[in-house]
Amino acid sequence: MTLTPHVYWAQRHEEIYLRVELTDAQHIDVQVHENTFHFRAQGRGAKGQNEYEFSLEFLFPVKPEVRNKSTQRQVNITVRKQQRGWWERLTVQERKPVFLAPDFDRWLEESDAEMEIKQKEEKRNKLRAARHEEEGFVSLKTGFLFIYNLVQFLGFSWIFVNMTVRLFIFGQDSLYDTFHTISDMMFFCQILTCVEVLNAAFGFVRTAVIPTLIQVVGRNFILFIIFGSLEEMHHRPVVFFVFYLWSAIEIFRYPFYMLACFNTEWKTLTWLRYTIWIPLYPLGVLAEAVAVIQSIPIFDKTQLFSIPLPRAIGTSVSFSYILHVYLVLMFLGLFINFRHLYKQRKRRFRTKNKKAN
Ligand SMILES: CCCCCCCCCCCCC[C@@H](O)CC(=O)SCCNC(=O)CCNC(=O)[C@H](O)C(C)(C)COP(=O)(O)OP(=O)(O)OC[C@H]1O[C@@H](n2cnc3c(N)ncnc32)[C@H](O)[C@@H]1OP(=O)(O)O
Repeated sequence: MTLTPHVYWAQRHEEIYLRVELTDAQHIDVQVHENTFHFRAQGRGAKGQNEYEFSLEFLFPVKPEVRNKSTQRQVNITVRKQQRGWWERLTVQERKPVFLAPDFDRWLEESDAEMEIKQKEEKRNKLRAARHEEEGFVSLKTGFLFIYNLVQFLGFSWIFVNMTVRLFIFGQDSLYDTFHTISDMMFFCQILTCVEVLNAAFGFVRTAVIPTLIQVVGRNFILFIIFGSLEEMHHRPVVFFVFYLWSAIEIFRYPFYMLACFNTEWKTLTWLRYTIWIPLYPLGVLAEAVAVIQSIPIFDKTQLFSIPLPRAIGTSVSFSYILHVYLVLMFLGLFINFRHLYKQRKRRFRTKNKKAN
């Protein structure tokens, strides 16, 4: 004899939910055609372990595709209505079958169901608006970063090309007037690099703040304090070496970032960005250290930036003492940034290798 399970139902404007009270249901067979629905399965119901089945003649036609999900305690079935709307009852027959009852866990009156739809719609709209806002922010950020990188690339390329051409034309003589020909552009580009510290601090780019700060403060110290404030330094060849080494890395770094803005890369450029700092960074720090050492006697002589002490002591502390401390800091900075760049290089090539495998 076939038995009928307890069935609970509820509806929304687009769906019918049926909950069949069968434990450990197996061999579930659900058939739907127009408005007829048939269910058969084996499981433990009110009459123990058995085969259970039931049929329903829905009030209106439903879609043939049916979703059913069986849990340890019940089988949940979702049937989609052919036409959206609220049914006054589930079946064609006005008298409801005895095995059928409302599912009060999911039961909603029509007005509540409409409210639910409205709430879902509002939630969807809010999510859509948030996504639009986020997309707008991302494209604004990408545009900003791209323009920033482009400006820096153009600036440093101008510096690098100009110095190279002058070196070829004027030979050694070009080493002595680098400051006069290049410094304006270098001031512009280096002031602009402060943006990189803000980018890192506000999480605009995935990079650490300290290495960026060391880089920006380190270079600007050399540019503005050592070269900018001492006319005696302007004609020294060391300016050429410092500027050339700085710009040599940037003509690869900024185009690399420009491509990164669009999640693109050019393998050779990536390799250059993450490799040529290995010789350039120590050479750059060495050139900067030479500049600092050359400036010490000038600061001692001119007493520029010397710190006056109280009258009782009667003298002042020369800026050159600070420069001695700075020389130590430079090598500490070199160590921190070298380690940072080494990690970035390893991370970059490890992720790439993983992607390739
Ligand atoms: C606290 C104050 C202390 C003061 C101490 C003073 C001590 C001074 C010592 C100073 C020594 C400095 C010497 C130096 O001046 C000498 C030279 O420069 S010589 C020339 C050679 N130099 C170099 O090679 C260094 C070049 N500079 C850099 O590489 C960076 O400035 C550095 C911060 C060092 C490292 O860069 P970063 O951490 O950003 O690494 P990544 O390039 O791998 O970037 C990480 C991810 O962020 C994305 N990103 C970064 N910036 C941008 C951008 N502008 N636009 C778009 N995207 C960007 C990048 O794509 C990476 O993304 P992903 O992770 O997805 O790959």
